[in-house]
Amino acid sequence: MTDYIDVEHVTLRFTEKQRQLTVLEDVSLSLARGEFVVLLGPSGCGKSTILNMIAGFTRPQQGRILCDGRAFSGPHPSRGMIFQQPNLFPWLSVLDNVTFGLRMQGQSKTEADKRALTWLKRVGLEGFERHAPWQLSGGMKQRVAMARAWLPDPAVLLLDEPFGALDAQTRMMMQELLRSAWRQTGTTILFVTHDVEEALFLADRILIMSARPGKIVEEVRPPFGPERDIEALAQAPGYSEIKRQVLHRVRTEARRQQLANG
Ligand SMILES: Nc1ncnc2c1ncn2[C@@H]1O[C@H](COP(=O)(O)OP(=O)(O)OP(=O)(O)O)[C@@H](O)[C@H]1O
Repeated sequence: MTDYIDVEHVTLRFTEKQRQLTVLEDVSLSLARGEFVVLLGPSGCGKSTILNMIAGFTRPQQGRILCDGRAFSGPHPSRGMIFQQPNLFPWLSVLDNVTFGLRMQGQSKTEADKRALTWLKRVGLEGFERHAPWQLSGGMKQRVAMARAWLPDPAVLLLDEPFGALDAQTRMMMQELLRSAWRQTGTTILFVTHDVEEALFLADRILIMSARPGKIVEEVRPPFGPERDIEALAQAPGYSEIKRQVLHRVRTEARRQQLANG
């Protein structure tokens, strides 16, 4: 597999109230084309900042980020993002929310609608295209956000705790849906979470981050193969051990982060 995203020796500081906060220090990571990578780490270690840099919203002071071997200077539809909040336009229907980006890029309504209907079916929202966002549950809204993000056929999708606000059952359904959509499309994914079980179910590769200033301190490859069943996974050979190992590392870094926060 060739690398699609390369983050090379990146250091990023924010200045707040005349104080400098080093959020990331000499961070390097790469995403191979078509890979599903999960970034796991304590709150405040800089996970969202990494996504924001790859999306093109924030620039590092040192180091560089390459997409398909080239530097870039801002956001681009080939790098899509899904946030914890679905952020739908309340005055637009489900269908018009999903097609909004494509229409802004100049695609015809007929073509955009056709592609959106395929995606709405794929995320289990067939028949809901004329609904308004307020008529949907939290999980359904996040399905709309997923269809919207995938519609322009991005090469990479960046997901920032997209299921963090959902109840446990809905969350599991969304995890299954995401993995199945990823397997159908082959999109490169970088997914941020605090949740070890979520990381183990979703990832080809887990990158564990240290307390701030964030660095990648460990890489884990869950050895569960491409076909995963969320219920069977907990009984899979090696699952308990790998979960214990990852949990221990994440909790150690979370304690360090708490100490650093004072
Ligand atoms: N625009 C900004 N200006 C100043 N400080 C910022 C800015 N964005 C983020 N930070 C700080 O950078 C640090 C890392 O933030 P970030 O959101 O990347 O962490 P995170 O690991 O995603 O946390 P969480 O898991 O809680 O979402 C935090 O201390 C945050 O307060």
